[in-house]
Amino acid sequence: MSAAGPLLRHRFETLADASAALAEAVAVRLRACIDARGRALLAVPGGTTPARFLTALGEHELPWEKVTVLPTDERFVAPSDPASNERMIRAAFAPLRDGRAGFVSFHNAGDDLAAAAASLDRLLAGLPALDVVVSGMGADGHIASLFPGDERGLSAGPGVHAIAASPPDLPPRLSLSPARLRGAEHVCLLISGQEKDEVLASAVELPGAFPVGLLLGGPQGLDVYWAKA
Ligand SMILES: O=C1O[C@H](COP(=O)(O)O)[C@@H](O)[C@H](O)[C@H]1O
Repeated sequence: MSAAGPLLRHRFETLADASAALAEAVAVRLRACIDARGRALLAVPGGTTPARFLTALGEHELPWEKVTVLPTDERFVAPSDPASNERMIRAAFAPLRDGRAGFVSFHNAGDDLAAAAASLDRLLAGLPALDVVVSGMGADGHIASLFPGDERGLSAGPGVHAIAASPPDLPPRLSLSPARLRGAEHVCLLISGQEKDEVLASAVELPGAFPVGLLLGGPQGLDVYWAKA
């Protein structure tokens, strides 16, 4: 078993500062992947936190045509729905708006959730390991669409790439699996606010208690970008 990598906490006053610093770090990683392998595969979160990071990342000078982006998870809604993560990512990230970067859409997987997850699983199985994962985290400690209490999704084994999730009171979701998230070469977490800071601290104490604990203890470590507000 390989030793756990470091948990590095980068702390900022504002989300703008955290986003700019994370964008710089991710751009450096992507460039190194492109130099080494000629391409890079990047997963980015949805929700409300990452838009500034995505905009800042898109301003970096990179051969974006060698980068493929995918969401860490997607709400099972129409691509035009305001809740769609893809919709937000495309709006915030210039290399996707202008067609330079590639994108793996989770919206093409079909109308039935279980069948869509199976189809997405096959698609992801054909992709190499992710080079960089940027995850968000909800105040309940969920990452991607792996929610507390989703025992099946949280305990999915290494051969599983995509998860169908039906969190209570929310639209169904499609998510990258724990193995896909943890298998990335570099893993970052972008969060803001006191509440999420405390949830992360609890997860460090009790890794099994929160889905975000899945990102702790991997050999690559975890880089946390936290903003006070
Ligand atoms: O539903 C989701 O929530 C998390 C956290 O979102 P935020 O709005 O609290 O930043 C996000 O990382 C995930 O991708 C998204 O689908």
